[in-house]
Amino acid sequence: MAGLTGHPVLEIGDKFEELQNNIINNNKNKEVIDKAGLVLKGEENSNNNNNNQGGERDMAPPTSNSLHRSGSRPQLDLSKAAIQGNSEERDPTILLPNQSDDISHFALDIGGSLIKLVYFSRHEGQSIDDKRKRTVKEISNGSRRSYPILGGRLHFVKFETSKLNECLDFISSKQLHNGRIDSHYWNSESPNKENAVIKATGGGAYKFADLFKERLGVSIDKEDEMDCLVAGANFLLKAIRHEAFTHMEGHKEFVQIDHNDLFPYLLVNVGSGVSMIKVDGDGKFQRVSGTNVGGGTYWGLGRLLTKCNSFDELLELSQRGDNRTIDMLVGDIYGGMDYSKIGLSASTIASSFGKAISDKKELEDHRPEDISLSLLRMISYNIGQISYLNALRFGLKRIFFGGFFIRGHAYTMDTISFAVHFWSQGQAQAMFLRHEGFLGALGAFMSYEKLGLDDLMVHQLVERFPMGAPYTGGKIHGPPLGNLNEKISWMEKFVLKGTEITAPVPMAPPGTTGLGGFEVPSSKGGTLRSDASALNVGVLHLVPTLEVFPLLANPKMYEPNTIDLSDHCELEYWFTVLSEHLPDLVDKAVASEGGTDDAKRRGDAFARAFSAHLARLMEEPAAYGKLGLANLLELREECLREFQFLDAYRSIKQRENEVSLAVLPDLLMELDRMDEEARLLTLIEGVLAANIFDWGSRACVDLYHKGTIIDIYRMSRNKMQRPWRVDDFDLFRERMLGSEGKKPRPHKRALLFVDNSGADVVLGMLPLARELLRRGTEVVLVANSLPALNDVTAMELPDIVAEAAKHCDILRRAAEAGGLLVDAMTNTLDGSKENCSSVPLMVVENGCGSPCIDLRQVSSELASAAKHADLIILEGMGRALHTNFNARFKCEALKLAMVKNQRLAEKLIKGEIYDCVCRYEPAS
Ligand SMILES: Nc1ncnc2c1ncn2[C@@H]1O[C@H](COP(=O)(O)OP(=O)(O)O)[C@@H](O)[C@H]1O
Ligand SMILES: CC(C)(COP(=O)(O)O)[C@@H](O)C(=O)NCCC(=O)O
Ligand SMILES: [Mn+2]
Repeated sequence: MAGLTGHPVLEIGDKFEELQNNIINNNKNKEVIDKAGLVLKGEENSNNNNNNQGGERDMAPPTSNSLHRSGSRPQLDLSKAAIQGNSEERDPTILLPNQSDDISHFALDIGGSLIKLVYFSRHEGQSIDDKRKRTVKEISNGSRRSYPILGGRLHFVKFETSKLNECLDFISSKQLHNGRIDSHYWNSESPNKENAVIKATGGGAYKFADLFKERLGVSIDKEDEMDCLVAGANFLLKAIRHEAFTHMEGHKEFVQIDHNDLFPYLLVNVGSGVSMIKVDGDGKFQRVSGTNVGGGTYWGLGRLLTKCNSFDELLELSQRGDNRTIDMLVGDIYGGMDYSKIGLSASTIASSFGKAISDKKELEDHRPEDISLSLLRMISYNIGQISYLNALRFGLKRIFFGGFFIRGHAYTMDTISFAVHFWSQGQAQAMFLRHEGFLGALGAFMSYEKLGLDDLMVHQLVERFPMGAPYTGGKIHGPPLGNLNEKISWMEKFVLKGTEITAPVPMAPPGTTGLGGFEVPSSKGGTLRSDASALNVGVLHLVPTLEVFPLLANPKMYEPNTIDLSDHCELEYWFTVLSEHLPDLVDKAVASEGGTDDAKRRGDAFARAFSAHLARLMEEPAAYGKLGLANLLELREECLREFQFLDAYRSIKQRENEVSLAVLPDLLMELDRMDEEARLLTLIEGVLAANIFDWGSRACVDLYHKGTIIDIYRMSRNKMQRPWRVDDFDLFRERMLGSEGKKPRPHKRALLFVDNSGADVVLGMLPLARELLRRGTEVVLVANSLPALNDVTAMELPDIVAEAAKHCDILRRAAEAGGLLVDAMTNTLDGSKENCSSVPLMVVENGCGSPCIDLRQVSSELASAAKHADLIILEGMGRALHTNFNARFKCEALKLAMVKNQRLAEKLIKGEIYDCVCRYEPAS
């Protein structure tokens, strides 16, 4: 081990080198080079060629994209329910033999202008060979929880009422009225078809009831429109974290609604007409006012005056309008002066369309743009003003605006906000809802009895923004194109047409004069956002199994993201990082699927889709809710899954696992030769050094292309000199080993949030886990439910642990005690199975498919494991820095990461790239 001055882990480096040389010198073993992945250069090729090697399947079983972020609680049929297995268990599995897998529901709100449809779809489940699930023993008190709950999603779709047939076609093509949505049921007859009843609200529920019976054979169960609006609004305000927002002078800000302080409020639904409802509680409300000057007025009058063909076209015109040519302003009357005594600026509209009387102009002499803007301002302002007066009547401070007239349109919202703010002198606040037009339909949907939807909590809902819908080309769309081929074809078609798939042009914030006046919107002359993207409504995944991580010190104050992307500079930087990383990611993704033409096509579509998301968010960062870096990183993973890249780094992970496992025994031997204190330091160093194997970091990927694993590992070790940039190691050592001869009690249970595959988990975290086990601490390895970059998943870990356990008694016994090794360990070192008293090593999934973790939404398995834990170790940049760096826990926490990004290093720890963080925090 020449020249490696006694630093134990560097000897491992030699071992690597030795292995590598042996292999390289031996032509017969050429294949092994590829398989073991010792040479990282040119790895795309080996990746391509090697994608489907058997070993890969062993190490990384195929995973499903629909594994965990799904699930729902539709009506359950509990008849003939029986406990499976041991009924003495605390939470035994319950079999529901009569529970149909494909219950689906949908509800309609058929308004004067638009039909809104909300439907539930079951997650298309796949059976997965999850060894962990079969073998792991229960974490809490020997019992294993079970959730006989189905996965599901809520979709939001709208159609023009005048095109009712499109809506009927949509329903029958999806077989929604038969309670079935899976394609293989398309032609099957539902037993209940004759008696099928669907919930609907809005006037069309009455008007079109016969047509529904005739065309679909279903009866309509009519729900009261006001009941539905209120139920929908209350649900959204309670269950969706980023539902309500303010919009003032072009600035959008999400409002955190306190569930206990929601009522009373004024709900203003601006549809064709306008309803104003004072809401005092669930089902407690009164319609206090309304106005017939609403969305229908704008669209109807606008169409007559401008000859526009669509609502969007009319709205788009307004963006280029100048209403001063047609509105009579205060300045027109006062000779260019303000009427400041009563607070009116010269630019305040004194009389909408007032100039048309004195002018000799005919309709044709006016620009349609100006007419549209004047009309929009007139109606929005009027609605804002009447709403305020009603809020004043009842002493209400908060006004929520819904209905599709709003259409997420910045200028409309600004005008309404302005009116409310101006007349209330800042006392009342206008807020808008992201699901603006779907309140009634959602309420109708919720009126299905025992659906369980209203029991769902914020943490059980995950909103996703799949691609497809924005590219269907029409103004009103169905949900995102379900069929992947269909989706890709659309994208290709657009590309062929030379239409760039970028987000539509932003609307510049309008300026105000400060007085009552309101300048024209500064126009960029662009088109309005395509309808679907302007909706800002995603697909709502209902996941009843998600829970708030119980060890968060203050869940209400918890904010996972460290990086605030509302800072535009920050946003631009991270967008560039992600865009630049895209080609490399696509290469890996395509290679992971065998590099076929189909994979290339999907890769291309993925790149376009993700770029479109980025462009969209760059324009309007709050389009999908409050945006943090973690959301962006998760969006990328979701987008990969959408294009069926289930594990882009599969072969890289497998190769790095193999290489690392090959040298693990030597590392363990070296560690065992050390005294406790040196060992603890070496272990922490080992975790930090091995965290460099991160395929999500641009800098690291560049490194991998320049050198072998050993080069990188060595470089990384050399950087390990203490003090680290954040260095609480002495505190941690004292807690672990004590001082002045006093031995502290060991931790009862440690949760180790692991990060990357390969060296990171095998040479970093596993040896640390082993040390804890040796000290009598139970260890729970917490890993991703779904793949993200090169992160190790909970499903892959048992095999890795089994492999490691072949060379280590401590790991073997602990893994056996934790139920990780049932059949895998027949050939152990000494074949002995006598020791079952060992503390267990377990694996749980975290409920995420992202390199970051939002501890407000973790798997129930993790939540249950956490109940007995007194130490949390968060590892890696995603889990310990981008998110959770500032999180406080009820138990001790150790945050370990290497900072693999220069800007983050400067910003977060005032340091340099490759600096390390070892932050130890006692229980708060
Ligand atoms: N694509 C569209 N087609 C027609 N109207 C639209 C469209 N997008 C937004 N709107 C506006 O939304 C209004 C309808 O809002 P909505 O909440 O659906 O009410 P309703 O239930 O009365 O149909 C229309 O009158 C129009 O002002
Ligand atoms: C995605 C990551 C958080 C993963 O890091 P890890 O958690 O594996 O340490 C990280 O690679 C990252 O922030 N990458 C983007 C920054 C960059 O390329 O520099
Ligand atoms: Mn990672």
